[in-house]
Amino acid sequence: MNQDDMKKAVARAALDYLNEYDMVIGMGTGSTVNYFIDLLSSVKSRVDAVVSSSDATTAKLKALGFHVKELNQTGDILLYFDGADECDQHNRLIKGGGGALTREKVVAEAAEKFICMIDETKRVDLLGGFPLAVEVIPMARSLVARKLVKLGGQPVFRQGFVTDNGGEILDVHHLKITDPVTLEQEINAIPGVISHGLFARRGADITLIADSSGQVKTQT
Ligand SMILES: O=C(CO)[C@H](O)[C@H](O)COP(=O)(O)O
Repeated sequence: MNQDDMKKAVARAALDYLNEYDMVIGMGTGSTVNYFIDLLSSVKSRVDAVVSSSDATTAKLKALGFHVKELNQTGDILLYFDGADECDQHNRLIKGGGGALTREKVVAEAAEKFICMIDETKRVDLLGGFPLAVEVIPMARSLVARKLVKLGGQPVFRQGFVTDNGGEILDVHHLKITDPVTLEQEINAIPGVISHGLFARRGADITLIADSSGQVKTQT
């Protein structure tokens, strides 16, 4: 089974968590989420409305006839579904490969349960193999980059990419993330940082992990 098939398998398994009708749910961004949204069409009556984490996800949801609501309209939500770029044994994550990390973090924070969908290639012992995306306001980019170097990383400007919030992204390579909660706070404290893709304080509650035989394990 290739990686796309594993993404489809884990998206299928995540559907089991939609076990009520008329739920308001949150939705992440990325190819795994896109497979999940396609499958969600078959159980539409279980979904009253969706809070989206990106313009791309909103467009896909609307094209399939889902009701998309602003988080300001809904208050807290029951479930948040999203993929990730890396996940450790404590369900702490690196996200942001697609650049939607800030809104993803906001919607995840509003959810009672964050259900993360990954394939086995993304399950790691130590976070940081995948570059950490840091979203910055454009005028602060160089300042933030220098601070990230002091934290031991090698930031690379994601040229030509602008986030849905008008921010820019620095992809930080070679971080040794031995203490994810502390590093999350340290990066949050740099002036000019909007948000970043380390989800440590609020990681996933449940991670579903598909392997190459199509089996899906649950990590809590
Ligand atoms: O964090 C994300 C987007 O900002 C995605 O969840 C992450 O990049 C995984 O994407 P995919 O499901 O396409 O592998």
